[in-house]
Amino acid sequence: DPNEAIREFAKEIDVSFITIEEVIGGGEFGDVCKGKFRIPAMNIEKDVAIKTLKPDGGDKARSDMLAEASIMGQFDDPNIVSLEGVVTRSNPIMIVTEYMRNGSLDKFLQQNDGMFTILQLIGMMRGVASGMVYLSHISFVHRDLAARNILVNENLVCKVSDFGLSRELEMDRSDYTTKGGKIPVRWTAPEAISYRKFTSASDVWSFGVVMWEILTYGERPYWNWSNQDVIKAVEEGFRLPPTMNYCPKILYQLMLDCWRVERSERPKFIEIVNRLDNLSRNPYLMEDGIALSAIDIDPDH
Ligand SMILES: NC(=O)c1cccc(Nc2nccc(Nc3c(Cl)ccc4c3OCO4)n2)c1
Repeated sequence: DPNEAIREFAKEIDVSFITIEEVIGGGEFGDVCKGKFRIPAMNIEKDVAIKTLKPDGGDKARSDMLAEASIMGQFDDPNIVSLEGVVTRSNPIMIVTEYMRNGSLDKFLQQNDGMFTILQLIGMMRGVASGMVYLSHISFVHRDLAARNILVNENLVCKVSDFGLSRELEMDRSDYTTKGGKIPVRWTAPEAISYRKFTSASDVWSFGVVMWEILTYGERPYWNWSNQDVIKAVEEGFRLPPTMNYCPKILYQLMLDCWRVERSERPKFIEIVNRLDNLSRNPYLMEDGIALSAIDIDPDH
């Protein structure tokens, strides 16, 4: 029962402690705003993000929002967007979280094309992977890991977000098929598309696509191909190509490992974190790169 879960996992905030300053995003069911959360006991005020549900949002939208908050309230990791609490005893109901100043990773990269060093990009990947180590460790499968669902704070720290059951319609609907529910085809492992086998290994596949999104500064995976063409191409062994004009071979191999057909052969998130840390400590390992044309690595060997 979402009402019971919300009481167990989310602190009720008195709306008088919340000040909404500006709308920063919006979906069909409500807005995301920037605001302040005043904590009288500590005489402090902190920047927060506030998701509101339109008063006429309906019961399902309300229970979905409460479910999202109770899911977030169960997590405690530096790379998962943290919940401050909820406002449920007045309208509109609200989810209040830490404020991620740079917004969603896909838009942030698109707005800062070419601006970061490879080590900064690896740091972003590492943050996402670290959040996913935590989620996979508690056996929570995200099912929609994508740059649009990663948020970035003022220190370039990337955190996993969007635990909404109902996908926010502000996203591009074409990212999700209608066949058998809303599956983000370009980010989803073949076994999850074919027979809905969603596991942490299918989240690893999605993470490989997030790596590609980061290295391309937010390019659309598989460009303007149709969802059906993506499914067919991947089934036939096609994989997203090396990025930039000179992609470190060792990074591209990590992406290919995330996209292995046999999910048991994909790296676990802890291995991904270790491999990214190794690259950050030994940048010379990235001197051997692939020119965009020479795609000579078989994804399964
Ligand atoms: N266009 C934008 O949404 C935006 C722009 C700039 C900064 C942020 N920042 C930002 N920071 C934290 C959270 C969110 N969005 C969000 C999510 Cl994803 C789920 C639940 C929830 C949220 O806020 C309160 O409750 N956003 C969001």
